[in-house]
Parts: sequence; structure tokens; C-alpha cells
Amino acid sequence: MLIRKLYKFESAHIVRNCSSDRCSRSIHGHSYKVEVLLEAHALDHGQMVYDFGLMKGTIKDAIDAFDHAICYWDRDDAEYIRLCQQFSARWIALPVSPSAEQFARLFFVVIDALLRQTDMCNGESPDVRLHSVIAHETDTGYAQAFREDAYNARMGEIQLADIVFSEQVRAEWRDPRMMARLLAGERFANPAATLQIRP
Ligand SMILES: Nc1nc2c(c(=O)[nH]1)N=C([C@H](O)[C@H](O)COP(=O)(O)OP(=O)(O)OP(=O)(O)O)CN2
Repeated sequence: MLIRKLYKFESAHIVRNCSSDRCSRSIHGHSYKVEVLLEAHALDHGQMVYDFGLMKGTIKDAIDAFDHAICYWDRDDAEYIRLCQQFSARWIALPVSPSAEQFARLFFVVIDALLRQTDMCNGESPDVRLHSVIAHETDTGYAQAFREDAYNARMGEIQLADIVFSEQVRAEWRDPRMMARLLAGERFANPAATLQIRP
């Protein structure tokens, strides 16, 4: 079974080298919608694949980091990068270009790591896992990344350590050390559920 949770953020970028001239040479913004799809073949004590409420913790924070941020490819022009950092408190440096395809892959890699390092406490199936991520750039265009896309080096390597969040982005997280903890392999604990009926 699949469940799907929708997130939203507003972000600015340039996508270098693309065929659409407006997109490749002018800073522009989008109201992104991101769908996170989880998969499992058994249900937890609440008879859910994974409580939607739990998806409003670290997963939401990781996506919300991009809200009102300018995102740039770390191989972009050094002067452009310097100015992004100078004039925007919220910026994110990416190891890949910020196309819809790469956002979908990037979110997959981050959320997959978060889930693998999360202790689930309500009888969730051990096979709960990230199925795919859909990044809607506009109302009419989206990309969907599956596991084989996220870790496909031919599409560009995405290492967690290569995603750099500005100080302001990190300061606004509930846990400013969230990414540092993720990189260090630390565990994240879900809150324990109170059972009213014996499962
Ligand atoms: N495969 C992709 N194609 C394009 C991407 C992308 O990420 N992946 N991105 C862009 C631009 O960012 C652009 O702003 C969005 O392009 P487009 O869909 O053409 O936007 P419109 O709002 O003009 O779309 P309408 O369908 O005309 O409303 C370009 N391509």
C-alpha cells in the first residue's frame, strides 16, 4: 500500500544549460509542491502505513528548508554564488542543478536517510520505506524520482554532505543540528503512541 503526503514551498533558482531560455538565464521562482510517497505491506498499531502526523517532523523540516530560499548549483558562477549568499539570508547550495528532476532526487536521498535513521515506535512494519518523491515545479510540470533514480550516478551524485544550508536556514529548524545529526548517523526517535486498545 502507498500513502502520500503533500508539502509546499516557495523558492528561487536558475537552471543552467536548459533549453528554455527564460529558465536558464533569469532568476525566477516557483510555488513547489512535493509529494512524498511511503510504501508498506503491513500496518502499525493505528492501522496506518505511517502516521501522517509523524511526517510533520524531520521530513517537513527538510523540505521547508527550501521555503523562501534561493537554490543554486554549486558549480554555478562564483560571483553569482557570492551574490546569492550576500543578498539572501536563506540559500542552499546543491551538488546538482535545481531542476524539478533533481529536486525530486535530492528530496528522495534526504528523506530516505531520515527514515532509515528514525526509530519507529508504534508497531510500524519493518518494510516501511520511501517509494518515490514527486516535485511539482508548476501546475503543469513535475518530476517523480524512484529509488533507482535517486542513487543513479549517471544523473549526478547526490551526497548529503554536499547539500549546504545557510546559517539562517539551519537556525530556523526545530533542531538546528538536524542535518549534522543526519550526517553523523545519529538516530531520530518518533514519539511513543498511547495505546487504548490492545493491538
Ligand atoms: N523537464 C524539465 N523541464 C523544465 C524545467 C524542469 O525543471 N524540468 N524547468 C523549467 C523552468 O524552471 C520553468 O520555469 C518551468 O517551465 P514551464 O513548465 O515551461 O513553465 P510555464 O509556467 O511556462 O508552463 P505552462 O505550462 O506554460 O504554464 C523549464 N523546463
